[in-house]
Amino acid sequence: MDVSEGHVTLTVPEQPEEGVGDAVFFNPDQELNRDLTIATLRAARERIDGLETYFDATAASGVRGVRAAADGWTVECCDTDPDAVTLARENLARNDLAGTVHEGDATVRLHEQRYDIVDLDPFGTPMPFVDAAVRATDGVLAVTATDLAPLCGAHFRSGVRSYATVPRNTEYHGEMAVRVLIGALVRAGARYDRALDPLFTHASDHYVRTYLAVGSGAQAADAQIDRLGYVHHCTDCLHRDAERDLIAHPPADCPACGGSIVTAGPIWLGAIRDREFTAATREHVDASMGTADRARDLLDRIEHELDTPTHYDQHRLCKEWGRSASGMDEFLDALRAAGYQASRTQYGGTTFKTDADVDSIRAATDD
Ligand SMILES: C[S@@+](CC[C@H](N)C(=O)[O-])C[C@H]1O[C@@H](n2cnc3c(N)ncnc32)[C@H](O)[C@@H]1O
Repeated sequence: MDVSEGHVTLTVPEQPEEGVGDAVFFNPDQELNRDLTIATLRAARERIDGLETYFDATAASGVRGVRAAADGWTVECCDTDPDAVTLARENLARNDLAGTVHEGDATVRLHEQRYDIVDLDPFGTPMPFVDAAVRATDGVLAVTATDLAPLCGAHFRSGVRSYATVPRNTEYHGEMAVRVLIGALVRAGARYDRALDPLFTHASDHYVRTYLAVGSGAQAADAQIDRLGYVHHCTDCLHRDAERDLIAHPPADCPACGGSIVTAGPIWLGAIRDREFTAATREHVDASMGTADRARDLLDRIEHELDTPTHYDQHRLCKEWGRSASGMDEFLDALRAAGYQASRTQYGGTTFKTDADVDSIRAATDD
């Protein structure tokens, strides 16, 4: 069947209704991810001089590479599946676009060739590709992870294995996934004296997508490592503390209620996006994009999100306190009136970030 995205039209196979079949993969639900990729690449080209080459490491139908080529990038695609390679070549040709499509393992290619942008969009965890990828670019590394259950600690052992950290299954699971993934990428970069710094990150539907500027030097890598640390989370009253350190020092009991503490980490505690870059990316969303409205709303929300490493859900807190919930604007205004910072988040309509602790939130919003 034919699919049009941005300025290109591609042939993609009908997908199996359930599970993974033999057809070359194409997920129409990831159009938002792909639209944001194009907008982010445009913002990156503005931010970093001399970016030209784009490597679509796990290309499938080639949709990312084809869209990037249509946007002026010098594109190489790669896939281990010969049918995907044939289809990606056909899709480039169909749109009169130049581009090379390699058949084989992307990690081999990444050990041989450098690119300004490396895009990893595999099935599940991207970690098997990451060591090769961070060494192959000093531009931008773009990464999708679809294994949310391991990342957020719901599949604990799998998360520990893939990301060499301790993820915890909390009510801020989307943000846990974001911070586990960025933390693992930053540590992978640091092994090669590379400093990975998030330009833009979103958790949408059932995946996390992050774009990281890749800098070089041991000191710069150390500075990123210093933004890792731990979250100590009370399973009783939902109090949490973030601790920026190489070693965790969890309290024996919750300092707020004396309840039980679980610790997640090391995870990324820094900002998950660069505000100016995110605003610039929004300006590069255009009318050719099928998800333009959703993309702009998301970018706006993420630009203004506070940088606290966890968030709350108003409904969850109100349930805990035996109180009925109020409108989000009213709730956030009450926090601000009490002198705290407060913002909505990308993780859900009733979620918010604040520098107030749980007791202070309760006091500030109790009417
Ligand atoms: C999730 S699909 C890619 C989707 C595509 N990026 C898109 O936006 O529609 C993952 C692809 O990675 C390919 N793949 C798996 N292992 C690979 C490897 N080691 N090197 C290159 N491609 C690989 C698979 O054959 C599959 O086509």
